[in-house]
Amino acid sequence: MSTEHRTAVIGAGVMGETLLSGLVRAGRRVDQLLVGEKRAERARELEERYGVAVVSNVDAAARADTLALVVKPQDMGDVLGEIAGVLRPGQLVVSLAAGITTAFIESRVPAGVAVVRVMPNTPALVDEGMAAISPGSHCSDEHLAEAEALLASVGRVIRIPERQQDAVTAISGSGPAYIFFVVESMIEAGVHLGLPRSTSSELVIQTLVGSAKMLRETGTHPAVLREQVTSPGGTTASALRELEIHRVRAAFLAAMEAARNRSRELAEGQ
Ligand SMILES: NC(=O)C1=CN([C@@H]2O[C@H](COP(=O)(O)OP(=O)(O)OC[C@H]3O[C@@H](n4cnc5c(N)ncnc54)[C@H](OP(=O)(O)O)[C@@H]3O)[C@@H](O)[C@H]2O)C=CC1
Ligand SMILES: O=C(O)[C@@H]1CCC=N1
Repeated sequence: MSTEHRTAVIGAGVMGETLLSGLVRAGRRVDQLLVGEKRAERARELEERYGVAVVSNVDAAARADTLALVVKPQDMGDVLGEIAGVLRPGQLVVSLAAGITTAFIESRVPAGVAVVRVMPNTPALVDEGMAAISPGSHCSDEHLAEAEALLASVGRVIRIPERQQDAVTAISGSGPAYIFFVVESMIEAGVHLGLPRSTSSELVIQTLVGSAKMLRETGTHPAVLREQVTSPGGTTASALRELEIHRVRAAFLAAMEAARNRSRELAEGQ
């Protein structure tokens, strides 16, 4: 990518700021970054925090080579309507919104604008993001590689067919929330069992990090790793029996189906 390549982030909420901060950490020149943000107070905050120029969406779209759209799916139609007039062939639009299809974006932008759909996640804030990217119908290999590089600055990236995006949203997009929910529940359980909250937090967080590292570094199936912890007639077997009685496995399946279905609904509402 040339050093004179401008990237704009439109919609600097939780995910937009996560991406922006990652680009700054990865060494992108701040004079090559633009942010589209409508609230003056938020604009000042971002300018102070990152030293980036916060401009109107139209300005950002006109000046950038790559545009990351990180507004809510429900706002995507309005934002595309606002910027379509200044977009030009050769630009790259990367959408990070759940449910919004590349076909929808392509129908709202001039012909020749390349579109990539991405499902990122918030661990990008600590450069451990997981992003899945899918090209639109007029996207060159160079444009896809450019989108990949954008997301690779904050974690891992895989390429997937767009039809898998709703499922991916349910697994890795929303996934951190399920993990935090489990962590929160285990910490509370520790407190219930009489541990100080700080002790319980430290135990649970290190257990999570250690278990994640084992999964990655050993490549062993999680069921095998779980069996290794489960001594015959021991404590883990007693706990796991309760999780099965409370249908936790079925609850996870139902939860992720609900997330996948919601992603499809967001697509239908576009
Ligand atoms: N949070 C997450 O974990 C993930 C989110 N995503 C996707 O990222 C997108 C944003 O989600 P999230 O960051 O959680 O939501 P937020 O509500 O935190 O961020 C959305 C941002 O867009 C701004 N915005 C709204 N309308 C406009 C506009 N017309 N021009 C410029 N900015 C605008 C909002 O500003 P204001 O508050 O002033 O309205 C807000 O700052 C969604 O599409 C979501 O599907 C994808 C994967 C993970
Ligand atoms: O909850 C949401 O809709 C967004 C998409 C994936 C994670 N957060």
